[in-house]
Amino acid sequence: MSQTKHRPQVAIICGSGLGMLADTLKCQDSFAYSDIPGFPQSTVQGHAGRLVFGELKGKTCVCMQGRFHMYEGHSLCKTTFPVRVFKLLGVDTLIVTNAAGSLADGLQPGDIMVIKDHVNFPGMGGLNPLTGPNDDKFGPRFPAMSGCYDKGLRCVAMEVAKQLGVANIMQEGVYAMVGGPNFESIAEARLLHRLGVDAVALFPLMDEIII
Ligand SMILES: O=P(O)(O)O[C@@H]1C[C@H](O)[C@@H](CO)O1
Ligand code: HPA
Repeated sequence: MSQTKHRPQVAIICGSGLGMLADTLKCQDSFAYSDIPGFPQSTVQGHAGRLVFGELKGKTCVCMQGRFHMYEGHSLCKTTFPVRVFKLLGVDTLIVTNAAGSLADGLQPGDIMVIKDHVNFPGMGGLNPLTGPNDDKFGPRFPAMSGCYDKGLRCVAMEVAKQLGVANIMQEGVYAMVGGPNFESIAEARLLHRLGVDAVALFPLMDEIII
């Protein structure tokens, strides 16, 4: 942290095709993941692999231009390592974005879903970034997931969507994570839909479990 004066309050993880958000930060300090000790390398198209510090609408932020997925061969310890770093830097708000597949009738390509809850299939099978000795710096041994997606921030997101005139393409929903890298079969998509899942993606949501 000697190479940037920024001390972020907000961390934003930019998923596939969303990395351009980081380019809008003012007074940027940008670092390649390859130059950051402990950071894996992004191998997925659309994931630039840069950590960008700067100001966004008056807030000091740090943006990940690209993330790490277990399907790339990274351990969950590695994929969630940046979130632990953000926590130690004093970040108190994490915004996670990623591409996903829609299972809900009203959720069309290009729409935005604000996650209100998740189904962590890999986690239910024991694949969890919190496995192993608990480090109390990051939270309790048995963290509740009931408050994982802050209601206040969700309300802000929906309100801003109204102000920007894009409320018609935004809705809340339940998200499921699967392992990938293959997409779901038709039968799997039908099963997830029957279970009340609105969108599905390949693994990204382990970050919320950490912070
Ligand atoms: O993290 P991103 O936005 O890439 O998440 C999903 C999962 C895969 O990486 C990709 C598949 O299209 O999008
Ligand atoms: N399924 C799973 N993950 C995805 C999809 C999908 O259809 N689209 C983007 N990520």
